[in-house]
Amino acid sequence: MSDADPAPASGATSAASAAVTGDAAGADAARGNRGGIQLINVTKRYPGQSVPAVDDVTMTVPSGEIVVLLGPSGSGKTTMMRLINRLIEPTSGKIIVAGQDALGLNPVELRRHIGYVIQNAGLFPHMTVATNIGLVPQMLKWDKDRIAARVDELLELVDLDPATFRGRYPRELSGGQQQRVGVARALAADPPAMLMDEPFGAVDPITREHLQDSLLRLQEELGKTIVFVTHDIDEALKLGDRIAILDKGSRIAQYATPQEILLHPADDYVEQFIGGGQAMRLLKFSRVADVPLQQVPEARPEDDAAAVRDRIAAGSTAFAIVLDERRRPVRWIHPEDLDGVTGPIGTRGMPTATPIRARNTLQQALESLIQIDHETVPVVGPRGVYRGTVTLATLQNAIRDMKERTRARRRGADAT
Ligand SMILES: Nc1ncnc2c1ncn2[C@@H]1O[C@H](COP(=O)(O)OP(=O)(O)OP(=O)(O)O)[C@@H](O)[C@H]1O
Repeated sequence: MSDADPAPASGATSAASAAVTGDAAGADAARGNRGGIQLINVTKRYPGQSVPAVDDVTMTVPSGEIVVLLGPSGSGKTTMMRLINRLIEPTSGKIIVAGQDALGLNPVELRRHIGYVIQNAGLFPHMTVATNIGLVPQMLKWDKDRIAARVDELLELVDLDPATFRGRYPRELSGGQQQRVGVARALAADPPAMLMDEPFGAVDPITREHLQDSLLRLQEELGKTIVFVTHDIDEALKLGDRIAILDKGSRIAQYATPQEILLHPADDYVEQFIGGGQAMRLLKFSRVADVPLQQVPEARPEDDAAAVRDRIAAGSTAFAIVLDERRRPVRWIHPEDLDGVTGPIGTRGMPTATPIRARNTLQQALESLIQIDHETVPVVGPRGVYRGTVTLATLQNAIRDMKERTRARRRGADAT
């Protein structure tokens, strides 16, 4: 396995494992060859420069994933993007986009394969939002009605009201709105791949969070192959299915999942780059849905007190959770709440804290646990339906498990 081959994610499919063993062509074929990107021994030496900006880089961006290039200024991130997009030519090496040699594609065809989003959106100031978004479809000679319909569809996709925004000029938009239009423009011809070069670098932190969330939501729907450049480790951890940490000349110091990078930095350079606070970052970037939940005995208000007491005695916790008719958590109930009670338990017990959602992060679960006066918080899925509970021990175990899993994976990888 070369440096640039991503480490396997847990539950990796055979296609993904083909990608990690460097058999990228096999992986792309297995995924229907929609839009993976491969760089093979790519070098770029700018005229008059003694050292290459990109030095013999080989890496595979698997189809349908977000790969983040994370590295200090001058490490060649933008050069890699411009190479993939053929804005510049490599000095040597090969670049494959969606199974085709990028160097053999003409620029119009390449734009159909790859959308490009840059910092400050790069919108043309003298064109309306609609004209900016319609540029590539126009290049592809779509008819007017089709372009207009596509523009409206894309504005809706990026959460901008078409009637309000299609006729505006870029100067009449906020920074965040400009970025959304930039993303819409890149998606215009529905390219399988998208390059995003520090797209959210110039907006305030709150807008940035919103744009990141929107990108993840979009990606859930669209499943593009995305190469995303950033300087920001937290942005990389949040967005990346895999992260490539680059050093000078685009040397790939580590190419792995966010968890793997946090738990097992490949070398001192990576460790220094990600800084401290790994455990907190793991909590911040892992979801409640990804950890085993603690199950507690369940009860319904109409259940008999004696039966509930028996269930608690047989369970591993000193209490049960009372659920309503739609299985939404309502109360905790302890045996002492049932002293002397016969018949249905009714409204006995104490209300649970506001449940956390399975899609919340472990950090949000921790915040909730710190604030409530019960050691357990219920977890719910869609429509508030109860799924299990989280305690501090759940979080500790989750981190320990992640460490063990990545250690075992490493041992497995080392053995092959
Ligand atoms: N057109 C150019 N001519 C000569 N050298 C260049 C050119 N563009 C970039 N370089 C050099 O190539 C190296 C990599 O630059 P590049 O812009 O790819 O880095 P980067 O990682 O994107 O940096 P940043 O994070 O600051 O945008 C740098 O040393 C830069 O000075």
